[in-house]
Amino acid sequence: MNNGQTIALIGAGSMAEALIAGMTKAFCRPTDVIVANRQNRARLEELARRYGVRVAPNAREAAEQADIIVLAMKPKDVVEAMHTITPALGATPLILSLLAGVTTETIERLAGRDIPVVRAMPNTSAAVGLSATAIAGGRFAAKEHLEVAKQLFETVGIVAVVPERDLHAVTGLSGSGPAYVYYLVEAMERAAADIGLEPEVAKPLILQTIIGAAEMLKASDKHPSVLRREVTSPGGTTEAGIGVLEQYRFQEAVIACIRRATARSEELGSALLAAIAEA
Ligand SMILES: NC(=O)C1=CN([C@@H]2O[C@H](COP(=O)(O)OP(=O)(O)OC[C@H]3O[C@@H](n4cnc5c(N)ncnc54)[C@H](O)[C@@H]3O)[C@@H](O)[C@H]2O)C=CC1
Ligand SMILES: O=C(O)[C@@H]1CCC=N1
Repeated sequence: MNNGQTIALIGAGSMAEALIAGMTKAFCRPTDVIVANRQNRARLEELARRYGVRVAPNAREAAEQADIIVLAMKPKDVVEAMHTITPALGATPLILSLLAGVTTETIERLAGRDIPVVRAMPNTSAAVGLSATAIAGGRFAAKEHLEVAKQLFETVGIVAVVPERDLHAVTGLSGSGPAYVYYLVEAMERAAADIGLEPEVAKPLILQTIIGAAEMLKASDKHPSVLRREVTSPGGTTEAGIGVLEQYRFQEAVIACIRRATARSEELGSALLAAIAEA
């Protein structure tokens, strides 16, 4: 448990909420958390009601009370946010950035001083304690800063410490990853309707299939292709179904998807640097 340090979340969107839901259960007390956003007061009140966190009228007031500042706005909004909070930063805050593609060096530059920054890429499964998070420290982040970040994210799932250059790939793989699984489930639900199953019958069957397969992957030391073959009887239904996925080049599509998401992370970082250089 965190020792009473104040954590300010700048940004109150879906990732901020997932983090609040997880960390107020195990990392800190709800009242140690203070949240600000740009203008949606109703959203802040909703988070206060739901989790018991405190809310601030603006980012600056949240930041000036904080030991740990979590940047949880979209990458395009970070320049304005840093401009607002930088004058209010205390002597030794730790900045924890969740921003896809944005390097610790960019955040240090926006802060205009040698400040400890840890860049993290969690995913929204943090809300149920099952995030897959990777973290990397910036130039001024000491071991203890990485340790605090690790402890925080361990309360919402598993944590890998990686070299910062790997965070684009992590973003394309596990940061965006839950969306790929949801997309698959959407397709399974559409297929179920198509083949004549009622949603109330199909939904729990789909969900249990996903959970069961995930648990099998976790519990077994077999390669996924071996587990797949165990389902696939020669001349049976699975073989027929997978044959269609192969025709549609399913695996190539997934690989291209993750490569594109990774490249997009790099683009987000470069676009921000270009915008800063122009300003
Ligand atoms: N949604 C996800 O699955 C994940 C998102 N991320 C990263 O987390 C960040 C937030 O993503 P989402 O929660 O999806 O975005 P979102 O659009 O749901 O929320 C963004 C929040 O930032 C606030 N904001 C914007 N400008 C601000 C400013 N100047 N001062 C204070 N607050 C400001 C908005 O009011 C809003 O509350 C992004 O940088 C994203 O790359 C990282 C991992 C996963
Ligand atoms: O889509 C995005 O840019 C963010 C980063 C990873 C998940 N959501």
